[in-house]
Amino acid sequence: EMFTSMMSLNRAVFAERQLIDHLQTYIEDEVQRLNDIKRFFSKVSSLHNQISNEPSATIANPLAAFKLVKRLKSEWPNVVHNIEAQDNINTLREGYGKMEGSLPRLEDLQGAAQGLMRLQDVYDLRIDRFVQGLFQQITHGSPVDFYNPPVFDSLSGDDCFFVGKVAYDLKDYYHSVLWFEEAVRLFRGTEWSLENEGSLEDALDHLAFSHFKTGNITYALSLSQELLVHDPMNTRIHLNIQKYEKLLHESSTVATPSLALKRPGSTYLKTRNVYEKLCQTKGSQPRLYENPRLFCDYYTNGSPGLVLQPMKRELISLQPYVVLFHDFVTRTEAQHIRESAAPGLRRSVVASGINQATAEYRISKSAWLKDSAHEVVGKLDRRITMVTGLNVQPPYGEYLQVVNYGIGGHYEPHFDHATSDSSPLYRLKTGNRLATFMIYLSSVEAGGFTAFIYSNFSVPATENSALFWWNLHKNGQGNVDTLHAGCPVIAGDKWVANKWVHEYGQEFTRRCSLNPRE
Ligand SMILES: O=C(O)CCC(=O)C(=O)O
Ligand SMILES: [Fe+2]
Repeated sequence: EMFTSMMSLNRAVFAERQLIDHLQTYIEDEVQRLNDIKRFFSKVSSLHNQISNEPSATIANPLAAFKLVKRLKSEWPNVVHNIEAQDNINTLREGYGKMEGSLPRLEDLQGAAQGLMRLQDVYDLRIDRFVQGLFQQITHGSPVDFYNPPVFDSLSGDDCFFVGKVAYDLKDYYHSVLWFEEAVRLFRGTEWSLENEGSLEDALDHLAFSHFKTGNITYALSLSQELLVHDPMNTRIHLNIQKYEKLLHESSTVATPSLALKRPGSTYLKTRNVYEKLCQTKGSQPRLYENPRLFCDYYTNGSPGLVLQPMKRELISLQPYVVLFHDFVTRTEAQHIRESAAPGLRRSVVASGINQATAEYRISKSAWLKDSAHEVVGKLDRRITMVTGLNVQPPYGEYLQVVNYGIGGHYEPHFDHATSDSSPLYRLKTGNRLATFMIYLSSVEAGGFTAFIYSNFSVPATENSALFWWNLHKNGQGNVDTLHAGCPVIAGDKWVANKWVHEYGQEFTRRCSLNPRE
């Protein structure tokens, strides 16, 4: 899987470079072949210029006569039945075939398309601007740049058609209408090219059907009529037109339903609005300035190891208790962790019943790092213990989980702790996940904040810092205020590392309580 992590996408760049080399060889061979054909053409046509003046005189020469017969019986067939073209294309196809393993699969393309739609939704981007390469939102009625990419790019009609098709195949007609509309608009102004998947007719056809599915029959009808101009013999379109006319005729007597397009529902519908707002705030936390009980300090936690160089602590929230430790790791340490994790990155999973499974709501790749992976891993364990006082040795702490996000990669609102007794998180037999210590191993160009939904704040991914919070109350109950999410990454390579600390093994450092309110 390629789209789920930036690491894998980087490899795709190298794969395409190799393909370019193959195509270049092909073009050179084909140019050579065509040049040869052109040479034969010039030879024969210039001969005929001479012959046409004096045909019988020319043929009277036995050499010329022989050559005419030979050309027709031997040279022409050799040219006409030449298989070099086939050989050349076969070589190109073989080269491509050998690389298939390192090329994206259909799931990658679909996943990448869904990533774009996720950015469109969560950041409320204007689709017409988005396909032009502008990341704009409408704020107070006027467009505002949400992000300015340093390297500009935009989408073609066929790119939009593909995204629309992914939505369409998922029966998500809200997005398919929007993307096919862009595709139609862009296809109208351009010639079809060889590499395209769709055409103007395809886009009109799919757009008409998407409109029909969302209840906009009038529009479906007029698009189908336009389509008929391009493809007058298409019986399916004739039938559709009849159907739409019939439906319109019938519905003129009943009330027309509301035609406002609605986004397809998600499992997190209840928190979606807050989540998206928090992702859009660019990580601002107004409460920080409003609440005098929030502060920054140099923190030693009474650890001798921190006396000479205390940790820079920023208290972000009291309820739940969330702190950010600035410069928790060095740049080099973060790099070592990323590099150690890279070869083992696999699609991230989530708890699903008693098992783990991949899910749309968590798009990233991750790897578990043991102490033995790199000396820095153990060093970080000891540093986490110094700053939190917690025992993080397995099985009281899980191995370090390193996560890398890809196109629109995200982790929708979730709890880190188990919320059901059958959760796979209990397999360590050391209780629930008491605390999360999450290190930002990279900065992110745009997007990718960590949002706390019920507490109403979001934290930008601050390179080398670490976010810490308690998932459980002192009485062992899960703290619902810790519901949090990783916002979709708009641009950049987001890496985080999670250290999850369990309940057992902390008996002397985190006081338990029987008080149901504690
Ligand atoms: O990436 C983030 O900001 C949050 C990640 C997270 O919550 C997790 O991995 O459990
Ligand atoms: Fe989490």
